[in-house]
Amino acid sequence: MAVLLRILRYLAPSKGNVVLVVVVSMMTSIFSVISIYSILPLLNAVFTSSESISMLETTGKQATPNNLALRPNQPRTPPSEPALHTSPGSFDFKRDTGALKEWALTRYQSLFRAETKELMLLKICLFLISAFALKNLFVYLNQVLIFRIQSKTAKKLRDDIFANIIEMPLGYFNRNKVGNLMNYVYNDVENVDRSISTTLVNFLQNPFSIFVYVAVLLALSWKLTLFAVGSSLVIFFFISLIGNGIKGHAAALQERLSDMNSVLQEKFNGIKLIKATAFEHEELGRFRAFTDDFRKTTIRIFRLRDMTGPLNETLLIGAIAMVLWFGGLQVFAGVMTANELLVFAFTLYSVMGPLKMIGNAHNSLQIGRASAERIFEVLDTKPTLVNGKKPISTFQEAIRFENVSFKYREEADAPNVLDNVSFEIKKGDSVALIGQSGSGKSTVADLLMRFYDVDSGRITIDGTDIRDLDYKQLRKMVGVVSQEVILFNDTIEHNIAYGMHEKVTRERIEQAARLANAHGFITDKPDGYLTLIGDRGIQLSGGQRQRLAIARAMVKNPELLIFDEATSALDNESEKVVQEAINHAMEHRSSLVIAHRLSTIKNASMIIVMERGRVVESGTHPELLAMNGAYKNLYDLQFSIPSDPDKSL
Ligand SMILES: Nc1ncnc2c1ncn2[C@@H]1O[C@H](COP(=O)(O)OP(=O)(O)OP(=O)(O)O)[C@@H](O)[C@H]1O
Repeated sequence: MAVLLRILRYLAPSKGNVVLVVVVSMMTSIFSVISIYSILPLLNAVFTSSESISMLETTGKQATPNNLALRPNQPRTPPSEPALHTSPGSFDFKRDTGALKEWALTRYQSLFRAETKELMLLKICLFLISAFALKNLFVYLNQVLIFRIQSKTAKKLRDDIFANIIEMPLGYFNRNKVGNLMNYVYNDVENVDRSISTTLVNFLQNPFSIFVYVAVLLALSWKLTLFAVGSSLVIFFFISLIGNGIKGHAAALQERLSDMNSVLQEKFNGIKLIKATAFEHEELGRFRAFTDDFRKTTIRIFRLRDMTGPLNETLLIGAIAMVLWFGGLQVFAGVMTANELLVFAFTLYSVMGPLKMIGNAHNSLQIGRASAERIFEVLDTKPTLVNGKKPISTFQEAIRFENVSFKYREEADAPNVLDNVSFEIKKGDSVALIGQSGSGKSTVADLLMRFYDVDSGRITIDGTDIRDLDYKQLRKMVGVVSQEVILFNDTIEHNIAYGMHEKVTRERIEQAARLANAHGFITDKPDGYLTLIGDRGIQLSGGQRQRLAIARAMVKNPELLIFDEATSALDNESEKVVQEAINHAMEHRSSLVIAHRLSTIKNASMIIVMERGRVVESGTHPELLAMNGAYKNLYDLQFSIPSDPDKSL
């Protein structure tokens, strides 16, 4: 229920349109009933023999829609008002409702009075066309209005989901599959969207139609109507049982769809590896196993869903047969006429359509509800990272890691990825982090960017804990170039300017590209800075991509530059060009360089050596060599020249 109320809140901005839908739905229902049902007695009247006409006139028998007859040359006298209260205070239900009915029907038939039967038939046919045309006009208006409401709600839901997800810290993306996140924005919203439209059509429009039909049924026989209502309640009970089953399967189906998104995305992104290893066949096999599983889930859900329609119809026809039996007995007993029973059965059949649609809407609502629950789970997830209030755009003294410990996993017995790490980057200094793979170097950079919060200790900038700073401003102050370059399918110019919040001039972009040794290769391209570089920059070489990443970092004119193994994926030739670019970029700037190759960091003001999350040594290149410890070991390992090491760097 709470989920439905929250969805209703999403409809609030469209409340004007919802009111219009209610009005238009009423009109649609009225014209549906008029266009189908009322024509019957009218046509009946035209083709009725004169005996039945005179019977109606002479016996004064209570008029019913199908024993009503029009006499073509009846005098045009206005119908008299219904004589409801013949004597004040004495209301006779049977007599007075009968009079009301007779009055209403007389007024209705007076619309079609004509000199001849032929003229009357023509009038009826014209009425039929107008009634259907009006009904369909309202149906169209309804669809237009509902689409407006539904698309507005879908847009708001999608915007809210994306806004919530994009603000989540990196840890959230580590835990959630990309396919799953995409599914929230796409399929789940689509399901909610669809159930909004079916709900509006079925729970606004159909109840009016049912109301009008039931009014006709009640006018014919309240006993038979009660009988029919009782049967309908039994049917709804069965439908709701099926609906609940569908809801459970619908949630499972969405999970499987998310998995499919993830699998597809992963495989297409890794297509080069699949091709290189000739693994197409194996991947196809895995995908087939997956689609088999997916198919089984869909079969389960559709088996239940498709059962609803035939089951409804069988139950409803059963109800009509019971009504015919019960009504037949009444006809035999002389309580009602055979004509009345036939009209009753026809009306009951007419009410079946809207009833069936409401049954189907219930199922679609359950699917929408399962998706809405998933969506609200995302919307209710609050970022664990609390933003600080203090502004920051520059620093004067130093960035310090003070006894920082951190681990990714939350389990108490999980080992620390960083253990009591302390060091500082003084303004203008270039600090290098080295150590074996997995020793925690990139984690240091991620904590400095406040992608994650430290578990203990603190990171300060000029003495202020970074948790007290506005992390968006902190990130603007830092330029990062990592081994994995993220480029978009856009122009070179836009890729370099990505991340700049204000408009960037071409001069500034070119200046950054020159600093990054990228201007030359960019201008060699036929479209220069306007060259489109393809998905993830596929049309560029590794070294060119890396230099664009450096240019992107430089265009920010950052206070601090972080290079996280920026050259490790490059061959010697490209590495030389990129290293030159890095050296350029680092001039007169504070920097943190994470490197595997010691040759690239020998001039650093401070080199920090890490091992299993701990700082084991720190100092300048000569100091560390003199220590003859971990750094010296790494150095010997890389250059294999134990004697006179300085010459080899
Ligand atoms: N997002 C993550 N979730 C869980 N564990 C992680 C995550 N990122 C890194 N780790 C783990 O933390 C440890 C340190 O990783 P980190 O990337 O900081 O090391 P590194 O020194 O930069 O390694 P490399 O030189 O290979 O890049 C490793 O054991 C790694 O498996």
